[in-house]
Amino acid sequence: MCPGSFDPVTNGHVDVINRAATLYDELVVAVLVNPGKAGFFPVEERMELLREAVAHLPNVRVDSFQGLLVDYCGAHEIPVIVKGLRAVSDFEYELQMAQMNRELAAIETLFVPTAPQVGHLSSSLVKQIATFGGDVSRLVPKVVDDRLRERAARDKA
Ligand SMILES: O=C(O)c1ccc2[nH]nc(Br)c2c1
Repeated sequence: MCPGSFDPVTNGHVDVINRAATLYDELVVAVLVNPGKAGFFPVEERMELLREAVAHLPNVRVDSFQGLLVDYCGAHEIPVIVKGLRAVSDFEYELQMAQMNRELAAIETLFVPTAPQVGHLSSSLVKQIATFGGDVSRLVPKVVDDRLRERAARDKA
């Protein structure tokens, strides 16, 4: 599985998902539900945007989960977590999570180094740029760019 907030999905996420999808028969991209944090897009909308962004990948499905990642993996018989690494700064936290998930439930983590062209991307940065009217069309799937533009127009009205 490929977990994340995906609020919204970026081309960096799509890069990791594309590559992970070539390694496994099936890949679940799962949106983490954080009841304590509303997020920019509702979870259902994040999943809708993700489904559109990965529609070209027949062995990928989108889901959501709440609580421990290892519990979701256990319930769905998923043996591997795939995480993208954009920079050294991602590694410390991801290593800790990977070690904990292996200790908790023998779930292994595969790290995919993102392509350099998308290593600078993050959902939060994309949202900031879009909120201030910047062009993020080269940073996110078209469906996300369109939705961000609609949102900005609505918020301006
Ligand atoms: O967009 C983010 O916040 C975010 C975080 C962590 C990440 N690891 N790999 C990727 Br692509 C990635 C993206």
